Amino acid sequence: MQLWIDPPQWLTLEQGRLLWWPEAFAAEADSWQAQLGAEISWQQHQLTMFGRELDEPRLSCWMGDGRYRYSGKTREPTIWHPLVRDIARRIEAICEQPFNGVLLNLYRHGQDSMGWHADNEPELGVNPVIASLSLGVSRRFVLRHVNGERRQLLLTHGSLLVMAGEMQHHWQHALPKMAASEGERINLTFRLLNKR
Ligand SMILES: O=C(O)CCC(=O)C(=O)O
Ligand SMILES: [Fe+2]
Repeated sequence: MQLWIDPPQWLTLEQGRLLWWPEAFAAEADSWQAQLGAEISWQQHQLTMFGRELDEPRLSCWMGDGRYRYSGKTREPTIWHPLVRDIARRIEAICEQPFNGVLLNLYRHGQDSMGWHADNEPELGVNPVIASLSLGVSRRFVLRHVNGERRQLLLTHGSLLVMAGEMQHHWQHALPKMAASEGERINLTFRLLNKR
């Protein structure tokens, strides 16, 4: 029996703010993972690298009120899944701000990954709040400041990580491959896009 639930904590970073809450959705995580794994229409998208089209090393689904442009591609939204909408409401209450879109990622195994990037698309506004829910196997999340400073977190089942403040201007983040990692991880990153 778990007697102590870790509270949310703000991690102080050079030019950025991170809210880290490992136990945020510990109670719901198993059922959310099972339902989203089965019911989301996971898609294989392509990325352009050196002029060639390659499969992204993960499956994904963009869901929300409008289309999303990133990495030079435009993604049309799928309609809100009722569970994802409920999760969005819960996370909005924690973050005290609305979200109108979510990128869902499915990392099928340790060879799936996401490369270095900042979530700095213009429609996210100047200092976006991006809330990231992790379900499934734990994966390493790495951060690097433009000055070379590095941080890392192990994103565990049911955890919530919120990036805020000036983070996206000064830091990049990535989800590296983990050779020893087996099993699936689902990640939901909630975003607020400006309407055009
Ligand atoms: O899977 C993760 O934790 C990172 C996802 C991410 O950075 C993104 O969707 O922009
Ligand atoms: Fe990101």
